[in-house]
Amino acid sequence: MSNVSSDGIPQWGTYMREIYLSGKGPEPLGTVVFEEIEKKAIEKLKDQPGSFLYSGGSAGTWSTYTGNTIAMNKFRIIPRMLVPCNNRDLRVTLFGVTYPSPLLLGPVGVQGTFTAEGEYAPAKAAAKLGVPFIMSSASTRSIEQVAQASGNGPRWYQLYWPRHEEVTLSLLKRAKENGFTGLVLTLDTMSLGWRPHDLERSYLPFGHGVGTQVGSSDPVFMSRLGRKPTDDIPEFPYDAVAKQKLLVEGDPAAKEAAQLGYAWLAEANFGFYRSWEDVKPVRDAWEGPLILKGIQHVDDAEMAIDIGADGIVVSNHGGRQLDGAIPSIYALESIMKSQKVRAAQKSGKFTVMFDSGIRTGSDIIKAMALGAQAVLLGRPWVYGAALAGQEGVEQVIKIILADLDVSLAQAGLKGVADVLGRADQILTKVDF
Ligand SMILES: Cc1cc2nc3c(=O)[nH]c(=O)nc-3n(C[C@H](O)[C@H](O)[C@H](O)COP(=O)(O)O)c2cc1C
Ligand SMILES: O=C(O)C(=O)c1ccccc1
Repeated sequence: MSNVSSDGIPQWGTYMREIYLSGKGPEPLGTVVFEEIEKKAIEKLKDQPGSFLYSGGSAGTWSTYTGNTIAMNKFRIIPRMLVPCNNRDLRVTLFGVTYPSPLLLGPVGVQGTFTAEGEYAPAKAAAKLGVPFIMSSASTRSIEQVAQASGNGPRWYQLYWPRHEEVTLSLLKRAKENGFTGLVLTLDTMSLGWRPHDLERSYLPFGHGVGTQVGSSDPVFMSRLGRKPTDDIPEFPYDAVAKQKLLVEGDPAAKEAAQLGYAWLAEANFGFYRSWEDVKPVRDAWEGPLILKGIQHVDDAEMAIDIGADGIVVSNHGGRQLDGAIPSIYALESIMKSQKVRAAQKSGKFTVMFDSGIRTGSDIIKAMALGAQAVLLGRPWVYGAALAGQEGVEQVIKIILADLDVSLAQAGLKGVADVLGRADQILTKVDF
């Protein structure tokens, strides 16, 4: 963002002025509305059967997905007038690093199924705007390739927990050497959730070697299979139907891809459940901040503190794992009632983050008022990437941060520091 206030604070809201002045509306997506971006992504991906339903889809009846939004809308902001809130400051400090806003791009797997740019799209967009990018273990690009695309951009690594310690250590070493500063350990995906749309289509990219590139580029994982690491990336567009046909027909290349894919899934522990005890070796192996993602119960938030984690992401995986799970924003509300969590947060030793259902600037205000120091974004930037690669992701980031900036002003809030943990002052709950 080129516009900064005289005291050096980025002014995201100037993006609104830019759009008006351009006379062309918002580019490249042509809209600033999440639902419209989603509709366009559905249209764009319709020649790749199953692709949209994988990236946009949810578990079971989608009750958790829809519940995230319904619950978010129960919270309402009570605006204050005549507050001189010029030059809103959106900056936050997480684990000792100051970022331009409380927004991060959440980890998303198999991006090569919806954009030719794969994980380079969010890595570059995030780097350009100073937003941290969290790279998924199920990426279609290697750790080194993503680091290169991200350049000097802030980046964290999300771990799907390898079965063998030597593989974990290899991944953590690569992540550290390649400038990933935070480690996000996802706890809610020890196996895939019950996803009817993917089941109907037998849509499982890993079975076709898509989303296995962190593994196939790893020397330790590959040597366990008696193979050499490779930098190969999957072709785009990804035709799940054609690949599945080849596989069923016994095509040797398809069979080889499937073997590798299933080996990576097995290594990443899909179908194997861990306990709190197992977190300790990961804690010991990673010097930087360790963040546990997928926390919904207050007791688990407290366990995270006891185990020595530096933070949590209160998340239900955007409704993709347990259908019928509590809306994530209600989980945040209840977790922040814990004295222990509040005290740990206040001491500066424990960071609470939130995701699942963030769509607008007001949603960020609500999550922060309830006590989240930062939020992760999922579907909105995924659709931006599907539609226009890096530029699409950039536009989605600018939309939500401009909306946040403008909405803070509308509410009479001078910046995000004015919001954090002040739900009592700022929010009410409606019952319609
Ligand atoms: C297509 C897709 C793939 C995802 N892959 C991962 C993943 O590999 N690791 C992970 O921890 N979370 C993954 N997530 C969950 C997101 O990190 C995030 O928790 C969720 O999307 C937030 O909800 P939202 O989409 O409503 O913003 C994925 C989400 C989507 C939509
Ligand atoms: O689809 C997902 O939500 C997800 O987390 C995932 C899991 C395994 C591989 C890729 C993505």
